[in-house]
Amino acid sequence: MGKLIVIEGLDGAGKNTLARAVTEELTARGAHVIGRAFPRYGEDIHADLARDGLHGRLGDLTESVNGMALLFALDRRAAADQLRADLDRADVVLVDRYVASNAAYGAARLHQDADGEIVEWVRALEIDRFGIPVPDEQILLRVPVAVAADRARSRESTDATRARDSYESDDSLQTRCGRVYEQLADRGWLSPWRVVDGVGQVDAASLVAAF
Ligand SMILES: Cc1cn([C@H]2C[C@H](O)[C@@H](COP(=O)(O)O)O2)c(=O)[nH]c1=O
Repeated sequence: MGKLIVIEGLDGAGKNTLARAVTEELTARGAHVIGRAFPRYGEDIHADLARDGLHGRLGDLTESVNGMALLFALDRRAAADQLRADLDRADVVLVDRYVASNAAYGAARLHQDADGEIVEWVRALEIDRFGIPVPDEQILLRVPVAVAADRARSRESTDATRARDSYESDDSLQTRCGRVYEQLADRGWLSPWRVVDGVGQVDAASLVAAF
């Protein structure tokens, strides 16, 4: 049975780059790693609807925090069997964004903290009700909002398919979201967390050594 390891952080934190470095490091050590990412745009109808929502195209549903969170959760529910199969054959399943994204962004949208009702609503829905696998460990890639926003902006300018969505372009939402992530990590929400400084080059070797 492999370990389910999740990378979380703000838009533009560098989760993708970290996932690649961790995968390379683990693979070099002989581990079988499977990489996954949520939302599964282009693969799951709920993920595609969530993207429409993020770009303001779902009207009232875009405005509904629970409605948007439900779409992201349904994407994960549809992936749960695949994730269990991945865990059966890999040493590590490394996931870029997972249940904590829903908790952190939902709470940020509602101006709640990690003790707010949406965080528990997400846990009860995704873990208890949908039976989505619980992570073994979560990594919070911490960067200041200004750094994350700069990175998201430059990604947008070099890649037209990466137009920033309504969450990414809202700096005050990102600030609140960063705070909720810190609280989730402090509380060990769903699993133990590790907080990694994402401003410079992350030392993937020492990160991996502790898995
Ligand atoms: C996976 C996931 C993402 N999100 C948010 C975070 C991002 O701002 C946005 C899209 O994610 P992405 O930019 O990583 O593709 O959706 C949630 O609110 N809940 C979730 O469950």
